[in-house]
Amino acid sequence: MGLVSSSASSPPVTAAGQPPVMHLASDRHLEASTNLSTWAIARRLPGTLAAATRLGWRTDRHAILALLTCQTGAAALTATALAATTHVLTAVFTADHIAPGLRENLPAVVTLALAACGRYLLDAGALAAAARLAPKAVREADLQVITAATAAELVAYEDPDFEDAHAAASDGAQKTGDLILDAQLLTSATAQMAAAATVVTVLHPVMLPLLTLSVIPCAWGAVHGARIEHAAHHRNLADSRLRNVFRSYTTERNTADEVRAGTMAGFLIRQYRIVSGRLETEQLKATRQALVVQGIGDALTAVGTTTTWGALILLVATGRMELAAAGTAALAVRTSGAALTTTVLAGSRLFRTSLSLDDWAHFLAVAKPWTTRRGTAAVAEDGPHVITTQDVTFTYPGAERPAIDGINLDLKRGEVIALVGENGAGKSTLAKLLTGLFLPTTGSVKWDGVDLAGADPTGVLSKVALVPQDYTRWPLAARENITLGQPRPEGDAAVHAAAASAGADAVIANLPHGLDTSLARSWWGGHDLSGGQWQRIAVARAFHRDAPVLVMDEPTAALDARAEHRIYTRLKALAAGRATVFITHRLANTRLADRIVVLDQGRVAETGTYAELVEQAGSFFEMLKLQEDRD
Ligand SMILES: Nc1ncnc2c1ncn2[C@@H]1O[C@H](COP(=O)(O)OP(=O)(O)OP(=O)(O)O)[C@@H](O)[C@H]1O
Repeated sequence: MGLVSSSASSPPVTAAGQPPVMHLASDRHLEASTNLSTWAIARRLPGTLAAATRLGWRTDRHAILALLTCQTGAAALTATALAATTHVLTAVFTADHIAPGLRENLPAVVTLALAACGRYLLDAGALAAAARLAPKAVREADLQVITAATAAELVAYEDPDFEDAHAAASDGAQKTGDLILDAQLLTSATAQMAAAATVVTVLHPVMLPLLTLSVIPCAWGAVHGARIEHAAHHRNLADSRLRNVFRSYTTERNTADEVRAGTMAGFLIRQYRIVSGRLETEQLKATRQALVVQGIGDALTAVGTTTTWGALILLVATGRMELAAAGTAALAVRTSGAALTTTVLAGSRLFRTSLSLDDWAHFLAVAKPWTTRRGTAAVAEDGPHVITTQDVTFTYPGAERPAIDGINLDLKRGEVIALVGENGAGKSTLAKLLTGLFLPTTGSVKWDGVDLAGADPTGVLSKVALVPQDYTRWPLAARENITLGQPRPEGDAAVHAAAASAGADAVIANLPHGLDTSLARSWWGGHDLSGGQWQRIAVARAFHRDAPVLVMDEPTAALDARAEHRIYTRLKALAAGRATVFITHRLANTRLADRIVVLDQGRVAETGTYAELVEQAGSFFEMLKLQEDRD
């Protein structure tokens, strides 16, 4: 997600001489918010319910069956209780004495009591099943997002649409629990409503239309209110995310030193206030509009309800309905009226949740074409003898110029290649192409003649050990930080050997619990390392992997001279039997390479041994002289 300055369509906020605050660029949500019609809301609900049921079925069949059974049972018992009520009320109002009347209708009384108790029990059962299902559904939905994200090609992360959809989907997955609970509420209310409505219709046909008419304004108000608020929520999505970005950059540990040293807190807090102000204004406007709409709906509903009660009284007064039946009708009107209102409110909530579920489904659709589908061609178990690039170009998604432009190279097993060049020359990108992390836009990368575009990606990547430029400080124990959760058969002996080669043995020796020490620095018991110590761990990680293709992107940038010397000394020994590539800006280190490749704007500018490039006195020699003069 890129950050851009204010666009012409949204005027910049210039409070008291402050620079305009940034807006987030992409926002498909804004478009979505303007396209929400009430009809769209109504049409969406059945599909959403079906999606919730499918997700529930995949997650916990027993719970979803229990949920459906309890809800059907509760609806049947509601109808039974209402029917029994007629009998009981008839007994009460028509008998000379209430007690004998009740005794004569004992089965109806017992049925009424049992049905009422049973309904409450089944409602509770349905709620329990939904509560059991909801967290599992969240987990399942989130796992689908995680699975889709990890199955995608690495280059997908360079595509802003993928990243944007991914962020929205993560929020959407968290809402699936609400979806299950809202769906339970909706189906429960609908079932109750249907049961009560049937009884009302049997008692007098005019009652149901009256009742329905009285609830329509309430439904209209609730749905329109939800629509207004959801549209505002969508309009605010970009600003909400921007505010979160300001918040985390202002308070997180990674930036805490720069915030203080750069005395940036005031500036950042002002930005936070400006974005918050925008959010609050938008939200307040929407809340006012929604309240007006809902107020109108509620007022009309009050009129409708009064009319319904009036009609009931009129029916009794004119002798068109018996007093006993009127008692049941009164109960049924109340039951179905309340159920109708709950149905409407649950429906509007479900609609809101369904939009979040849309974000979730949208990401799964966006991620699909990015899914790694390369082929099944196998590469040699012991790694490639030769890696060949043929006219390789690579352009990042959305970029205008290629980062790699027509590269032809051979890298043989046992050979060490140093990639050098100015910032942005394309070194890291080429390293990712050689290892199959990226596929070329045009041209090919082949391992022993096998095009990586058609090779089994797991087979390829299992033969690669990579120290990326921005290595990860995993919040795991020191051991897992080196094994990456994949210990070798030799166990800790291999970990210690890799650590020694990378100069990380001293780091581990100083940890309070050795390899068991947690390096999750923000947690109690977690131990922090210095930048250079972390880099030694990252190099040890690559050495431990013992893979036939070793790629190290500026592996010693944070290391002291002794540690750097140690790594490059070990590298020569480790390179035997491997294809090794390292990227460095310290050109003196390239002496140990068998070949140096100098990149310039994505092209090979020079290539040769250290001595040859010095002899040529080209750009490599020029950079070398600049460094030597500086040192
Ligand atoms: N995600 C991206 N989207 C668009 N362009 C990118 C992206 N990542 C890198 N680039 C561009 O690709 C080019 C090559 O980047 P690369 O990271 O490979 O350079 P490098 O030689 O490793 O640089 P450095 O020495 O600074 O690490 C640069 O011009 C960079 O701006």
